[in-house]
Amino acid sequence: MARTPLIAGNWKMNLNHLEAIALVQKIAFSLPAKYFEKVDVTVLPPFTDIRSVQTLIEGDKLLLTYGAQDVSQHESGAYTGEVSAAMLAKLGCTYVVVGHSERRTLHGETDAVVSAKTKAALKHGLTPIVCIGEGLEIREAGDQVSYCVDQLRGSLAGLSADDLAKIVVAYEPVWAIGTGKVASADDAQEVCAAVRAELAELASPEAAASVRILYGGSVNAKNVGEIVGRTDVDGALVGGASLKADEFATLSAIAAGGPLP
Ligand SMILES: O=C(CO)COP(=O)(O)O
Repeated sequence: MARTPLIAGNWKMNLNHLEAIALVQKIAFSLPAKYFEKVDVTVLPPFTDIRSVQTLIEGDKLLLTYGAQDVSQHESGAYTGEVSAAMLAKLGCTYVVVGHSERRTLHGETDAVVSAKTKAALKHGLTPIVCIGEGLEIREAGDQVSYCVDQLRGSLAGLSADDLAKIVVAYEPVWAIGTGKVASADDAQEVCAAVRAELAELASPEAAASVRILYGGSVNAKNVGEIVGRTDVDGALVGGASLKADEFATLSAIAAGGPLP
């Protein structure tokens, strides 16, 4: 089954709402409509920017989508500081990142929390981008595949086969995030293929064939082509390079198969 590549820009805690508008305008200007037939491009700004990004994208009928970097596992109520899936859905979000390694390590999110967030997102029609990835010690011990498959199983515990068909998975080796150390295309393919095989077990071969599996970690316009060229790598979750309009537009165009804008 042909899978449309997905390029997702995780802005992390960068850019206020005015800067967000400027960046989305520049990306949209650099990527004419024809590219969007071959690649889905989404931006994942901080919560405070989402309303402004929505107004711009809907108002000008831009072909980008947008989403959030996190979501509460809870429906509503006394959860100070949290943002619910219903709120994000109401703002027209398409995607939400769950279980990013920065949330797992800095905020103590367990696989159980990630699976609860994944379910909350799906319940409200959002597409969760479920992140997994090993740290350096596990990579050096050569245990990345079994570690990532275990983390995937834990992060998707309790999801139905139908729900599993609706998710996106992002493989982000922690040692490659923000370090400039990009995994090789072979490294990315190895884990992404194992993820797809596991999804076939958990859901069905058809569901596994339709789910998009992204690579993330120091992706830029120079390395994206080789990485997304691999059979089981269907796009990229991009951090630093998603804050630069020209570079993000260029790497999206490369994922679309070109030509360069
Ligand atoms: O964490 C990432 C995306 O979610 C990757 O970040 P960098 O692209 O900055 O390495």
